[in-house]
Amino acid sequence: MVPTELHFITGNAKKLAEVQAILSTAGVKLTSQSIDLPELQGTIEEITTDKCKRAADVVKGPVLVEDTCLCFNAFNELPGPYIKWFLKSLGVQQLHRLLAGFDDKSAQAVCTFGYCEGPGHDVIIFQGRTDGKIVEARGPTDFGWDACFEYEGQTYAEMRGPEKNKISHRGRALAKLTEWMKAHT
Ligand SMILES: O=P(O)(O)OP(=O)(O)OP(=O)(O)OC[C@H]1O[C@@H](n2cnc3c(O)ncnc32)[C@H](O)[C@@H]1O
Ligand SMILES: [Mg+2]
Repeated sequence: MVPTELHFITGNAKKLAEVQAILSTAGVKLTSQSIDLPELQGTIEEITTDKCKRAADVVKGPVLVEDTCLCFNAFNELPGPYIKWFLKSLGVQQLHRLLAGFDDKSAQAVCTFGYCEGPGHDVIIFQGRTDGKIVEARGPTDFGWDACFEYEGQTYAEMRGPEKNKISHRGRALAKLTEWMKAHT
């Protein structure tokens, strides 16, 4: 059954704020809960599916989770789902140096939502991707790797108001999620 209200499980306040902003324009009601769920290693889809099942087991009801990846094309998609730990160790100011020995600075921001009706149910995946490149940090550094991901001349961090959400990996994934909700009501 397709939900009329979504319960988003995340430990990341900035992520939550973007999801709230995007879904409010789509007229979707959102509740949230901050739980830092353990994350499996594996493909993007496997990680999101496993995370979503864990969330459904903890909450014992319908849940929405999300996993964000930053994939360097020169690294054949890594760091991907492990970007959080690279960012934690290097900081956003140093991240571009990982690609110092490579001509190809292109990257993809990938956002994968998982929805599960409850324990024992299948997980449905909604994914959005945005192509960009890795640059020296520009703009505010208060959200993840926003300052070093450039899209059409601007880093995500330099974008104002709703600009990022219109073209972002997260915005694109949520467009698919809301389409699915509309198509099934
Ligand atoms: O509880 P969850 O939802 O898992 O929140 P998290 O912070 O652990 O997030 P992820 O596991 O998806 O790890 C993604 C990493 O990328 C960062 N991140 C997520 N979305 C981002 C965005 O839109 N722009 C820049 N950095 C982002 C985030 O801060 C993490 O360091
Ligand atoms: Mg996480």
